[in-house]
Amino acid sequence: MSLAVCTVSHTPLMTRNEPAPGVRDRVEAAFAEARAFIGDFAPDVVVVLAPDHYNGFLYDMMPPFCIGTEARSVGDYGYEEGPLQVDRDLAHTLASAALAAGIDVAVSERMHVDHGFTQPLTLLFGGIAAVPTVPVFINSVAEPLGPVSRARLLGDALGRAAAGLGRRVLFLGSGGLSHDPPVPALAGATPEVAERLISGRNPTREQRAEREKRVTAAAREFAAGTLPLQPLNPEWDRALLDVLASGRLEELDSWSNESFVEQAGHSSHEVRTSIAAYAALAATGPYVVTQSFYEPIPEWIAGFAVTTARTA
Ligand SMILES: O=C(O)CCC(=O)/C=C/C=C(\O)C(=O)O
Ligand SMILES: [Fe+2]
Repeated sequence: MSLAVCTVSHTPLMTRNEPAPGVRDRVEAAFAEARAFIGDFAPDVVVVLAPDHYNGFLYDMMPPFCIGTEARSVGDYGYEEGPLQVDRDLAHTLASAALAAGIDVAVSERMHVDHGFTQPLTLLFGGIAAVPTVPVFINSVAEPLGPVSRARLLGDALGRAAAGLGRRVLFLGSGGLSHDPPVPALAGATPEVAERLISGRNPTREQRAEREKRVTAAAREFAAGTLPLQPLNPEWDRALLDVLASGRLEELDSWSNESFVEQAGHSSHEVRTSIAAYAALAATGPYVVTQSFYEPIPEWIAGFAVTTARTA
């Protein structure tokens, strides 16, 4: 077994808002089970597939995909700031393989990443630089987005390349299922917000704190039913998890971008990271899902899943 998969939802609200009694314990148990799976698999390197939330990737240059040959966390939502332990050679190898397969990935020699990368690295490995990684950015937030099939094909290309390395590679997908947290959009933005989305890198500590406070407050109101964000959609989430477990990933190609937004909210596009992770594993043959935890958690604005899978 040279490849394995772990996918986890992320939510910056996990450290800010308390969910209903029992939820946090169940989520922590799910992470403990995933850590045990990863411990057994003992990866040599972890390919982290994650989106960004206008911290590292802005509209001054917004690629659909980017592989970091070096990467640094911006330190949002209280997660560690500083360098990840990037396997440069493997990052170059995977970027070349994706390009050779016809997937137009960008490459960054100085990628900036946010909680999308740092939260799963922290919860699963204990720190942002605890394991050798290849960070792969999958745009899931900044419209326009390509079709979902492109994320599947990216995963397929990365999986084929990784399988030939003679190393144990974990594909770690980071991103929620149905959810529509208050992430700003360029369409209809005020000039001030538009400027921030185009080139608002490195906000001041006060600006970042203000933003994080706003998102935290919105989640509390959403959970209390006083803020009409798009509802979570457990039915959609379970259907998606079923497709991932079935191995019939091509079925997702017919899910239009509009249907994601209508049924599961704008940020449901973050499941592109899970689709890519599963496609990487599928590239080496049939697989089995060994863990599939799911709960809708309104206090975190998250259809929240933790899954693991290995070669059958
Ligand atoms: O610029 C902002 O205000 C961004 C808000 C933000 O970062 C929200 C993030 C939410 C998630 O990552 C999520 O629920 O997936
Ligand atoms: Fe997110």
